[in-house]
Amino acid sequence: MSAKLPFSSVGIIGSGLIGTSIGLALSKKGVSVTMLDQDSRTQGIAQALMGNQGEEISGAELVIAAVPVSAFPMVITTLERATFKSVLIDVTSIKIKPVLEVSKSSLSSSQFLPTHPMAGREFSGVESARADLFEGRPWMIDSTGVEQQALAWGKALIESLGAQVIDMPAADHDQAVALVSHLPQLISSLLAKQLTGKPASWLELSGGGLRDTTRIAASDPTLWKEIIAANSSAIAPLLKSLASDLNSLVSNIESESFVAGVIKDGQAGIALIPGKHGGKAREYTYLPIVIEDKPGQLAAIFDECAKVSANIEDLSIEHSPGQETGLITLAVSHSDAAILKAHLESEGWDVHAPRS
Ligand SMILES: NC(=O)C1=CN([C@@H]2O[C@H](COP(=O)(O)OP(=O)(O)OC[C@H]3O[C@@H](n4cnc5c(N)ncnc54)[C@H](O)[C@@H]3O)[C@@H](O)[C@H]2O)C=CC1
Ligand SMILES: O=C(O)C(=O)Cc1ccc(O)cc1
Repeated sequence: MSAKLPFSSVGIIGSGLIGTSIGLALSKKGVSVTMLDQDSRTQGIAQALMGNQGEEISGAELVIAAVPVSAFPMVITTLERATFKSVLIDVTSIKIKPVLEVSKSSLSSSQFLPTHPMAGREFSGVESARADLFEGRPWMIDSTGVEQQALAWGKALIESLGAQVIDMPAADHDQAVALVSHLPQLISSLLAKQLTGKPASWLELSGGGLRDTTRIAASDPTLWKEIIAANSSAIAPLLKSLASDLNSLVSNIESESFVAGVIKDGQAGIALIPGKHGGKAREYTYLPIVIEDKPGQLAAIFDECAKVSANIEDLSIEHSPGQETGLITLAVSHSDAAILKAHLESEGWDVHAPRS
C-alpha cells in the first residue's frame, strides 16, 4: 500500500495518453497498476511501463475509465459482467453523458465519481504519456450523490497526481468546457485550415502568435469529433456568437476604431484567464535571452535557473530559418526575474530588458 493513498491496486481501462499518464504517476507512488486496452500492442507497452505484470481488472480496488466518449458504455458492460462493486472513476471530456450512462446501468451511481482532468496534450496515445501531465492543473469532479469513500478516494487520487480538485455539477462543467476547451479547439482547427494551400515561403515567416493559436489543431479528430458531438448543444450558441462577431469584423475591417475595439475586447478577455494554479490572472515578468543555435543551449539555461532557484512559469522560443541565434523568453515572477537576469549576465548570457 502506498504511504499516502487509501487504495493499493488500480485498474485502468484505456491505455492512451490520459490512462497511461495516470498509471505512470500512480506506479511511481507504489500503487499496483493494471492496464487494459482494446489494442493488445498498446496494452503491452502500457503494462511494461508500469514495471509489473498486472492482474485481473475485476480485482482492482479502484477502476479508472480512460477511454474515448463512445467507448464508455463498453467499459460499463465489461464491469457489469465482472460484477464489479468497487469505485469507478472516469476522465472523459464531457460529464452529463457518462453520468446518465452509469445511472441506466446496474453499476452503483454512488460508487461512480465523474471527473475530468483539465490537462492533456495535442498528441494522443500511449507514447505521449507523461507522469507529470497533471501537475498544477485543475481536475473537475462532480460529487453529487457520490458515497463518501468513493469521493475520498477520487480526491486522494487527483491530489496525489499534483492536480487541484474543482467540484461542480456535470451540467455546469459541460457549459464551462464548451467555452474554455471545445470552442478553442474548433477555432484553432479552423485557423490552421486557412494555412493549407498557401506558399511555403509565407509559412516560413510564422512566429509565436501563429504557433500559440494553432498548437491544438494537431489534436486527434477521432477523439474530438465525439467530444464535440456530445456537447454540441452547449457549443452551438458560442459558435453563433463568434460568427456574429466575425461578420461584424468583416463589415468593419477598414475602420481603425472598430479594429482597436476588437483588440481591446480581447485584452479584457485574456486578463480573466487565471494563473497556473487557478489564482489571480498572470502577473509574470518576461525575460528575453539571446541564444546561439547549437545543441544544449536550452538545457544550459534551465541549469542556470536551477542554480538560483528561479521557477520558470512559461517559455517561448523564436527562431528564424537560417539564423545563427534565437530568442528564448522566460516567464518568471518579478522577484525571480531580477535575480535571474543578474545571474545570467554574470555568466555571460545576452539578457535583454525584462517586460511585464
Ligand atoms: N487528450 C487529452 O488531452 C484529454 C483527454 N481526455 C479524455 O480522456 C479520454 C482518453 O483520451 P486520450 O487518453 O487522450 O485518448 P487516447 O486515444 O490516447 O487513448 C484512448 C485509448 O482507449 C483505448 N480504447 C478505446 N476503446 C476501448 C475499449 N472499449 N476498451 C479498452 N480500451 C479502449 C484506445 O485503444 C486508446 O489506446 C477521452 O475520453 C478524452 O475525452 C480528458 C482530458 C484531456
Ligand atoms: O493541450 C491542451 O492545451 C488541452 O487543452 C488538452 C485538453 C484536451 C481535452 C480535454 O478534455 C482537456 C484538455
